[in-house]
Amino acid sequence: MFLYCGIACRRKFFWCYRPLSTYVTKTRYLFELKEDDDACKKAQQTGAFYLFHGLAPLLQTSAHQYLAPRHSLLELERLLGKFGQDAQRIEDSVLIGCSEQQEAWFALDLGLDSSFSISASSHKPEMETELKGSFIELRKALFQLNARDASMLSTAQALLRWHDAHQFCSRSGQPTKKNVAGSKRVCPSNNIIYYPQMAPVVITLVSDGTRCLLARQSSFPKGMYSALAGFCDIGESVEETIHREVAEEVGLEVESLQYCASQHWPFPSGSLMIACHATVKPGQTEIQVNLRELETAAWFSHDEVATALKRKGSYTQQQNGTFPFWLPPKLAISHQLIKEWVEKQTCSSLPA
Ligand SMILES: NC(=O)C1=CN([C@@H]2O[C@H](COP(=O)(O)OP(=O)(O)OC[C@H]3O[C@@H](n4cnc5c(N)ncnc54)[C@H](O)[C@@H]3O)[C@@H](O)[C@H]2O)C=CC1
Ligand SMILES: [Mg+2]
Repeated sequence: MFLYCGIACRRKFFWCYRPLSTYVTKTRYLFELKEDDDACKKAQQTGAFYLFHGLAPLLQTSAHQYLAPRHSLLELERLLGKFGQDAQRIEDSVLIGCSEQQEAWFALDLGLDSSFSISASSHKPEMETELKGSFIELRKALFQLNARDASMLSTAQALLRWHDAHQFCSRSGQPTKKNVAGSKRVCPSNNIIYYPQMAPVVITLVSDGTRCLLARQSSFPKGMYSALAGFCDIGESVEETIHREVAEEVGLEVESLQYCASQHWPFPSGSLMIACHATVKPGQTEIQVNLRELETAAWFSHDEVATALKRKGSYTQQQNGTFPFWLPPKLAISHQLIKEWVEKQTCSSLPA
């Protein structure tokens, strides 16, 4: 879809016309909805709503996958009416995206209520029956969602959680008020604006040239190893966090690093995962695991990692009581980081 739009050209300040791509049109539309409360309210009339209860998304099962249904405003009003809730609850919804046809998408938590009414949290089983789905913890469902639903629900959950936790101004103690889109909250008594926050986290795959270093925390599912991860401390650059985390967790000094990709991650409460490859000097590879942070860490060969990446299915205990070595699923950025390392190693070992 191409639209023609006036664009003010900086130097001569005349209007020129060029087609805007669907992506640009969509981005500008979302920007307008965040800035203009009336436009956003209007967009709710034709929009669609993802539903949550106590931060668990409403999901339906289809062929071993979960699907996230969307509901129209009319359907939502009918549902709220049926369970004795005020249609004003819709004001608690947050904008999370839109379709290419500019259908705005919102998320609403039926179990969290900005007016702290407990009536909102009852009726969960009845709502599930009515909605022909279940409210399932995102941690349990994330890897059985398609990439788009996973991304939408992750964004929605992080934003709903942020609003729930920022109901009051930390300076005046007064209730804060969200804008219609939910892109900010304002304290009416002092006009302080609060914006949703996320925590930057680095995730680093350390290599010594032929092997890569993987670790596990005791909270990980049995047998699963991942790259080293850590929150950025205040005042640190991404590079400094990587050097510190690798030193802190496995006692090694990083020699060089290279950016790979980034990902929004909804856990523990909305992180920006920044994934990098790092190398250590070949002679300096002796790991000293920090047991306060990790259960264990070890070097793995290319073949071991390549085999684990191909492994599919569930990971049941073996006869000797151990669990097979496996890696995070595709949707996690650690998977992408490890896969990229395996591919690079494969290319560099090919004869020239
Ligand atoms: N998407 C992916 O592929 C992966 C994501 N992760 C995520 O990375 C996150 C960080 O990894 P960890 O090794 O646990 O970090 P970490 O090595 O920094 O240790 C966690 C500790 O850092 C402290 N901390 C500092 N700032 C924090 C903040 N803003 N929020 C929470 N705790 C903070 C707490 O004491 C916490 O116990 C995990 O929560 C996990 O969700 C981890 C591995 C893979
Ligand atoms: Mg860590």
